[in-house]
Amino acid sequence: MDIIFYHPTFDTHYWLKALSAALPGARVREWKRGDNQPADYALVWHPPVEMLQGRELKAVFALGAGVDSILNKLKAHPDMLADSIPLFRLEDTGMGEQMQEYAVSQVLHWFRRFDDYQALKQQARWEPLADYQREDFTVGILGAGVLGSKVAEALAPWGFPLRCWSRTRKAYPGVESFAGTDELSSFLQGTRVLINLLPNTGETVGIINSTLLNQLADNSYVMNLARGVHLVEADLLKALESGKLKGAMLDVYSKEPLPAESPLWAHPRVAMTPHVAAVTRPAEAVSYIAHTITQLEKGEPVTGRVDRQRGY
Ligand SMILES: NC(=O)C1=CN([C@@H]2O[C@H](COP(=O)(O)OP(=O)(O)OC[C@H]3O[C@@H](n4cnc5c(N)ncnc54)[C@H](OP(=O)(O)O)[C@@H]3O)[C@@H](O)[C@H]2O)C=CC1
Ligand SMILES: O=CC(=O)O
Repeated sequence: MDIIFYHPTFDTHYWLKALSAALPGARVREWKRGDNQPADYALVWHPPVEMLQGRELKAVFALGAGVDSILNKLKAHPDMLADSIPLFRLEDTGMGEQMQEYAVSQVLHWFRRFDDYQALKQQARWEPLADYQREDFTVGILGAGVLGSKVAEALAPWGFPLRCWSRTRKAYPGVESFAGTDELSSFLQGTRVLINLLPNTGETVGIINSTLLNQLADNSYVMNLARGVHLVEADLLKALESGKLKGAMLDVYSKEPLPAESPLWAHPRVAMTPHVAAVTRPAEAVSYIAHTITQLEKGEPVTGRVDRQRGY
């Protein structure tokens, strides 16, 4: 079996070694421009079109959870990957735990008013503030898939009212499920902390805009952990200025790296990280991909296949 690997920034040497160890007998090589030799599987992130074009592959694995960059490239180059070739993505592989850490720590940060105390510290003001109550701190998670469900699971023991919004109805313990466009408004009403973990699809681009933000509870908070294109940054700034929103924690941006001139950098109520909410953990990812390839070779059922029509 031949496997080709391409990632613009990962430690390729590590991956080739780990994949070879996990799949004894497989020939694993780094794909470089001009390599037209046959391959059975391709492992990729932001692949050049010519890496995949015209190949008869058994499957392609995205080296992350989101497949928007591959699907967007496919829109521009429909012949890059035949419809019959399955595309897989990483399901969790350690990203769930990272999202849990990120979301729980930030919800608690807002709940305990550390943002307010930080602002008071800047003014050298000693001023105990009223506690927030859990019942006024409903957390709503947009997207209730692999990562959204993990975040809900980690927040549950903290006692905040929890709700999620997805395409199809969920039955997660202690989480009120809202499904489909018809139930989006009910989901938003009363939501105090909005956490976004949707995939980037035609239906979700720009979803966090003024119309959505205005339906949240007053003094609410937004955490965008999914993709920058979900959030209309100008609308976020407007909602912060109007007082509708109290704060935002952003990991992803409409343009990455975020340009120096973006007003987000200097905004006192916007906290930021540079797209690191959950990174691909190589050991877990290798083990997941090797397991899936082994199952595919045996003709056994696998998970993680992307529905290209649905876009995630
Ligand atoms: N910032 C970072 O570091 C990282 C960001 N990400 C982002 O997180 C995203 C989510 O990952 P993951 O949880 O694994 O993805 P999943 O595919 O497992 O979950 C997606 C969820 O979104 C829901 N959804 C999709 N489209 C709609 C829609 N139109 N209306 C309502 N709900 C919808 C799905 O509903 P249903 O369940 O009904 O299908 C599902 O619950 C990734 O696509 C990626 O962009 C991922 C990793 C790291
Ligand atoms: O943003 C990262 C991903 O894995 O998707």
